[in-house]
Order: sequence, then C-alpha cells, then structure tokens
Amino acid sequence: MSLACHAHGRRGDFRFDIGFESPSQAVAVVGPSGCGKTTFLHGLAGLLAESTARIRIDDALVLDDGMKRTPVHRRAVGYVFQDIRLFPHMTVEQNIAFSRPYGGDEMTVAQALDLMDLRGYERRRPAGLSGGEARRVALARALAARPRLLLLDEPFTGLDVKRRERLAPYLLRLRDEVRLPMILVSHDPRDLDLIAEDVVRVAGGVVDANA
Ligand SMILES: Nc1ncnc2c1ncn2[C@@H]1O[C@H](COP(=O)(O)OP(=O)(O)OP(=O)(O)O)[C@@H](O)[C@H]1O
Repeated sequence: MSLACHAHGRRGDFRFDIGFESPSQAVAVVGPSGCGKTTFLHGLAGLLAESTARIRIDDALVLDDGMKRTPVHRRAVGYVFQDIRLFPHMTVEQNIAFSRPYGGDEMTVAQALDLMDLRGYERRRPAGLSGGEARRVALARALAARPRLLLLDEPFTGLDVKRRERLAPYLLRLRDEVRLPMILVSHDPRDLDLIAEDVVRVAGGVVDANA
C-alpha cells in the first residue's frame, strides 16, 4: 500500500506545508512540541479554515481540495483526538452511532463494537470508562463512519505502560486485519515501535529534510 498526503495553510500566525509519500500503511509524524503535528492532522481532516489538503492511497485520489474544498463530513477521514472528546451525555453506542450517517453502509455500529471488543459496554456512559476503554470507543466512533484513512493524535497519551500494551493490539487489528491506512502523530518513540511502519520528521511546520 502507498500513502501520499499533503496539507498546507495556516493556523493563526503559524504557517505549515507538510507532505510525504510512503510505501507504508501506518506512518508516524514526529517532531518537537509546536512543530505542527496536530495542525497537519487538522488540515487533512478539514478542521482548519485556511488550509488545503490532498490524500492519495495507492492509485486512488481520496481527497483533493485543489479546485474545491471538501467539507469535513465528506472527507472519508477518521479522526481520533488526543483528548478523545466523547459526547458525555450519550451512551457508548450512541457515541459510536453518531458518525454512522457520514460513512458508507458496510461498517455498521455493531461491527465497530465487535472490532473494539465493546460488547457489554453499549449502554455505559463515558464517565464510567477507563482511559483505554474510552480510546477504544473513540476508535469505534471513527470506524463507524467507514473512513479510508484514520488520523490518530497521540493515541497512547495518558496511558501507563500496562494500559498502552492493552490498547496496542486494537490499533494493530486496524492496521493488519482491517488494513486501514493510518497516520499517527506522536512525540513518544515507543509509539513508533508499537504501530508505525514509517516515520516522517517535522520541524517548524515543514518536513525536516535533514532527519
Ligand atoms: N488555535 C490556535 N491559534 C493559533 N495558533 C495556534 C493554535 N493552535 C496551535 N497554534 C500554533 O500552531 C503551531 C503548531 O501547533 P501544533 O499543536 O500543531 O503542534 P504540535 O507539533 O502538535 O505540538 P504538541 O506536540 O505540543 O501538541 C504552534 O506554534 C502553536 O502555537
């Protein structure tokens, strides 16, 4: 599988122009705090007013803002926020079903629940979940929209070593069984060992050519 992504634009005074081509399916974008990792993901997801993006997976142009900007809900891009952002007033199942209308019809809420081993959690609310469980719900919510690319912002943040080891197989399941292309952003080298197949280094809003 090959993955080519590019996003450029600005967030306030910060300008960025970040892109890569990779023969891998799981690419990590790494770099120091403030270098633009999250901004890059936001650009790809359409969450910035002043940015454009382009995504190619194998021979398919999945997204191209060149002529006309694609709205967030038509981007076929799943996003798991660093701080998870589940809807607190909804149950686990309602959280997952929320993104369902924006995707295709193959991946159902039930399949997302199965994939993330969330059977039995359907009626629970986010406040009653552990950090790792909440991350699995956030992954299931992203999956239920049937994305063609998954964006993960610091997927293990806030989890200790034991909990990281418990969450990792779920991400590997998406990578190796579902074959879902993913870009993860991280400042922690351990994340790269766990799931990344390729690494892109970023500094000051651009890819670091010397890395
Ligand atoms: N809402 C905002 N308005 C204006 N500038 C912002 C905003 N959010 C972030 N920035 C700026 O954009 C730049 C890139 O920030 P970004 O969050 O993408 O970095 P990062 O590499 O993800 O950092 P970290 O690892 O600390 O999360 C920073 O210089 C930051 O100050």
